[in-house]
Amino acid sequence: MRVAVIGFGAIGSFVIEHLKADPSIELSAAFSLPRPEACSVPIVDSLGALLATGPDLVVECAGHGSLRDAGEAILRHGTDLLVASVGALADSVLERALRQAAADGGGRLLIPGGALGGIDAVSAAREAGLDSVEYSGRKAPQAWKGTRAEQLIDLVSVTEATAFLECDARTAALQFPQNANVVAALALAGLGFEKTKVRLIVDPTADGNNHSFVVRGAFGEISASIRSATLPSNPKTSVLAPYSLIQAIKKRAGLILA
Ligand SMILES: NC(=O)C1=CN([C@@H]2O[C@H](COP(=O)(O)OP(=O)(O)OC[C@H]3O[C@@H](n4cnc5c(N)ncnc54)[C@H](OP(=O)(O)O)[C@@H]3O)[C@@H](O)[C@H]2O)C=CC1
Ligand SMILES: O=C([O-])CC(=O)C(=O)O
Repeated sequence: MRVAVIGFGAIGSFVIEHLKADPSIELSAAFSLPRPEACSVPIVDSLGALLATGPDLVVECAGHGSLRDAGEAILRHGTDLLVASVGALADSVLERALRQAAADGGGRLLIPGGALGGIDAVSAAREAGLDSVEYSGRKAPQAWKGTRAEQLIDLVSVTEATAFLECDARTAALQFPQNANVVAALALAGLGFEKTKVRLIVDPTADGNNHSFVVRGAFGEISASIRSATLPSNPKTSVLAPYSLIQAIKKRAGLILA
């Protein structure tokens, strides 16, 4: 299977490094702004050049803006697209455009759990009917640096775990494009953007990134909690996030079934 990657930051470089030695996967090209100095995969300068390498799958790991810029063209081209920046779909205009492009072009929009595990159980439970979905994200102050959290709480003087935002999943995903993509994945698997309740927490004692959720419905209750180490090059991003993409790529290539 030929795979092309958009983005060469913490996730993109990790995915490329992990997959480059896998003989069943050919990394056809990488496109990144800014252009990386060194990459083990051929670097291209445009989306057109990326698609010209004939990938079976494009993996986006470059942020909400990149999905807005490139998503529709990839799906209309008939190429499958695996997205890290799931939160961009909280923009309902973009979500509609991508769904339409997939329907017209034949490319499939693939949404991984990312840093959040267990959403396969949520989407299974959805078939039985869900009553409520509540999510909490707890990260260290450095993970919230440079985000809207700085306008909501003083990250420097906080001494204990403190919730600084309670809102619906749409608001969280749009306001925190680098930290709340998992919320969008949960919303899409479960009760949707409006009915998924979100609490964001800064915790100076946090050991890694912590995600937990409780889902209730006719089936019973799911309660999940994940603590992931962060990527050295980006303290906002869990190590589990690139591994989730790697697993989805291998599944798509037929290398693993579960
Ligand atoms: N689903 C999930 O669980 C998670 C999803 N994410 C999503 O994945 C994205 C990437 O995460 P991460 O690798 O940690 O972030 P990084 O900031 O480390 O890397 C993103 C890279 O993409 C580059 N870039 C920005 N815009 C474009 C564009 N239009 N086209 C190509 N490249 C571009 C950035 O350049 P520059 O630095 O110059 O902007 C940067 O090098 C996040 O922005 C977030 O949306 C992240 C964590 C978890
Ligand atoms: O990597 C994580 O812990 C989750 C994250 O940043 C996101 O969902 O955007």
